[in-house]
Amino acid sequence: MRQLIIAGNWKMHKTITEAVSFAQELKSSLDNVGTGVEVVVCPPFTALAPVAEVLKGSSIALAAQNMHWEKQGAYTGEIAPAMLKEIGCKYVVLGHSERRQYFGETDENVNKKVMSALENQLIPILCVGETLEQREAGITEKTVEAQTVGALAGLSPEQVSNLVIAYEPVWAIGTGRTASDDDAQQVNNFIRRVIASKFGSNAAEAVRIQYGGSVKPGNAKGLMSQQDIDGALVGGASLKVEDFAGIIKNSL
Ligand SMILES: O=C[C@H](O)COP(=O)(O)O
Repeated sequence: MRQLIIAGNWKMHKTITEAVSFAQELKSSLDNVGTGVEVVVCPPFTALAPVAEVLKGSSIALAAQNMHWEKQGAYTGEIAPAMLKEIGCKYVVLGHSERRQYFGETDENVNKKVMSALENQLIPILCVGETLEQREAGITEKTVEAQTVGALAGLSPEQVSNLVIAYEPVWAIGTGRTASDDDAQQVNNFIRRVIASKFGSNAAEAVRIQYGGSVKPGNAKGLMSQQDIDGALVGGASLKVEDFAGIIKNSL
C-alpha cells in the first residue's frame, strides 16, 4: 500500500513573513490529519530555513523547488544539494515544466540533478508531462516515457522505488483545466508500466506517482481515489491554507 503524498509547490510566491505564518496556520489545521497522507510544502529558497524552524517536530516535510547537480562551484545564483539537506529538506522538485520551459532544462540536466539529489539523501519529486500540442498530436505517452526514462537513466531499482514522480500535463497547470480522473489515471498507469519494464515490478509497485495540474478541494477526491494516483503536486491551491488543507482532507 503506497502512502499518499500531497505537496504544495508555492513557486515564486510568499515572502518569509507570509511563508512563516502560512506554515504555522497549516500546522494547526492539520493537527488531526493522521498518517494516511504525507504532507509536503515547497517554499521558495529564501523561506526554506524559517519554514523548517516552524515545522520542527511536525510531520509536514520540506521540499525545495530546484537545485544544481554540482556539489559546489562557480555557479552564480545556484543552490547545491548539501545546502538544502542542511536546512532540513527531505524532497526536491526536479524537472518542473516551468524549469523546462523558461530555463531550458533538458532530460539530461534533470538526470544529473536526480543522481545528485540521491547522492545527497534528498528524494526527487520528478515532474513529467506533455504540452497541449503534444497531447493533440497523440504523443502524450511517447513524451512522458522519454522524460521518465531520460531522467532515471543509470538509477538502480531500489533508488527508483523510493522516489516520487509527478505527472503534470502542462496544459492543466495553472489553467483551471484539470485532466479528467480517467485521463490522469491512464497516464499514471502508463508511467508505472514504463517503470516496470525498465526497473522491474517491485520498483513499479513502490514508486509513488502524483498528479498535478489545477488540483483543488473539489476535484481531489476523484483524482486521489484512482488506482495509480498516489498524491498531488499542487500549485495555486497550495497558497491558501483553507484550500490546501481541504485538498488533503478530501483525499483521505
Ligand atoms: O507544481 C505544481 C503544478 O505546476 C500545478 O500547478 P497548479 O495547481 O497551479 O495548476
